[in-house]
Amino acid sequence: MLIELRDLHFKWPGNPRDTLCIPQFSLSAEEKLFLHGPSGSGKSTLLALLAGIQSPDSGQLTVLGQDLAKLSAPQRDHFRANHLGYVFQQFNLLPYLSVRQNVLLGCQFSRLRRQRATGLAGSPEKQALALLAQLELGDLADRPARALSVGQQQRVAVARALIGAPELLIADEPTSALDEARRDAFVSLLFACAEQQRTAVVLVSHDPRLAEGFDRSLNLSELNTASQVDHV
Ligand SMILES: Nc1ncnc2c1ncn2[C@@H]1O[C@H](COP(=O)(O)OP(=O)(O)OP(=O)(O)O)[C@@H](O)[C@H]1O
Repeated sequence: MLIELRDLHFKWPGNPRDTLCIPQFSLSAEEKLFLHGPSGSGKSTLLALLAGIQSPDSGQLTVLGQDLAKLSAPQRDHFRANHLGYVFQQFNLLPYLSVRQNVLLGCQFSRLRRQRATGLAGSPEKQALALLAQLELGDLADRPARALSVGQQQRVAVARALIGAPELLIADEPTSALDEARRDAFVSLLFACAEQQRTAVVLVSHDPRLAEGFDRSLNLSELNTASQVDHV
């Protein structure tokens, strides 16, 4: 299993109640999981825990057999850099760096990922260009990121998350700024790249139409026994 989670409890500081109580959850290597659920059901919180950005108050969370609670904060940062790619809702590119430099940032803090990129393509630079070509951005490698459209920037964020073949890609609402045709194309390109390098995908979205093509679709409010949904 890539991720194993058991009896997990998590409460944000200042919140009176648990945000997450999850009896059991697991994710297989290379699995593609579509995670949905009402606003406030804890999707982003769960992603932060899976990424080791937050730590559970109790329970067990192992990623690649490593109990994240046993790592210090710097060790968790290193673990994340080695094994995880992240695509945020706002894709957090550095606007004045070129597209290619933004992609290379994905393996800057991980020797392991630079080695894997070299194994796959000859060098990190070459893998950056190969990913950009695969994501239909080959002509834009030397443009500053700020000169790209929203859809193009989102694909650059995917290339940055996937460089060096991390075991897991986490994407939080990556398609919220795209129209329907672009959403579908984005997900197919993301899948093609992830499958090629055997990266598992956990993607959060409100849009149930995206669920097609995933191995599994999971409503977090059915899993989370603490579910306290914001009724808006
Ligand atoms: N940094 C934080 N500090 C305190 N409480 C937080 C923090 N982030 C989220 N919460 C609370 O945790 C609960 C779950 O929020 P979370 O963002 O994980 O839900 P979500 O399912 O991702 O929602 P949405 O679909 O609206 O993005 C909410 O009640 C929210 O107010």
